[in-house]
Amino acid sequence: MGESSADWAGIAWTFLAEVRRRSPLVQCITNFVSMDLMANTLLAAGASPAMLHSLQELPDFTPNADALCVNVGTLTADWLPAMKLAAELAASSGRPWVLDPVAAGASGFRLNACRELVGLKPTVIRGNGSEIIALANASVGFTKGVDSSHDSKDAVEAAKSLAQASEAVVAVSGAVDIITDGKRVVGASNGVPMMQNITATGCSVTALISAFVAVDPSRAFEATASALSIFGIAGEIGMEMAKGPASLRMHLIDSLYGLEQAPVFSCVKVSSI
Ligand SMILES: Nc1ncnc2c1ncn2[C@@H]1O[C@H](COP(=O)(O)OP(=O)(O)OP(=O)(O)O)[C@@H](O)[C@H]1O
Ligand SMILES: Cc1ncsc1CCO
Ligand SMILES: [Mg+2]
Repeated sequence: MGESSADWAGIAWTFLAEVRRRSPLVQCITNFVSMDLMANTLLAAGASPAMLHSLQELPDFTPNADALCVNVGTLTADWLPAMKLAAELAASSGRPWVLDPVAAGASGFRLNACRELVGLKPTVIRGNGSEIIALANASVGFTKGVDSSHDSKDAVEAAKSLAQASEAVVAVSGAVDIITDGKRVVGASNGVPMMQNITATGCSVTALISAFVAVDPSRAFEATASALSIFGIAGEIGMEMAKGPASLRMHLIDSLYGLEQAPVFSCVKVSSI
């Protein structure tokens, strides 16, 4: 018995409305490329971003954040201890945390770091097809870099096995975003292809997932599908005004900020797979 797209529209709207009402504090330890778009995505959705990553201040700060987003995009050995400590602090404080395993299969160092982070019990893992396949198979060389060379639908089994092994909700972005908790699998088909031509849209939707999970951690599966669908709808509405990737970036943020209930109810496309 799965929800219909109409049910999902109500769920997605409720999550967005709750984020706007409660403005959750989302700590982001993320790559240098994504910081600006990620923070602006969170602000446009009504959340409160904070890009703090100093090891020294995590014990004071992380337990008070409503959610944590960890992204390994520009990983160095110096940053990894802060990522791990923040994940531990979030988990021990009962806060949800979300992992973005950027380019997980690009090197052994990165893959091992991602596997260590998965061991710290993320609430949600969101990557593109190549990243989730590399992580699930623990294999280097499945990716050419930060962009995916796999269709998200090719990663359904990898996502399910990663969800079962990690006990996290796993999301694979792409033309159809796949969301699974290891048992249920849904696809969200909102968004436009040109979102791939803007760097850090994936990083930013992972941060949006963090904000959605923050307002109802007990429903991480629903929060994840909702955030992916809402971000995709903002892209669809933004695309009506865009001339290319640079103006889509601007219009996507504006559309997320101004998103009303009616387009959410008419545009959400989420269904069981
Ligand atoms: N072909 C497509 N059609 C519609 N939407 C898409 C398509 N490809 C990606 N998207 C959307 O674009 C966003 C980014 O997904 P993508 O898979 O490109 O992430 P990513 O590779 O991790 O990106 P980055 O590393 O640059 O942050 C998601 O919201 C996704 O749903
Ligand atoms: C381009 C790029 N390189 C490392 S992280 C990043 C942002 C998209 O993931
Ligand atoms: Mg990515």
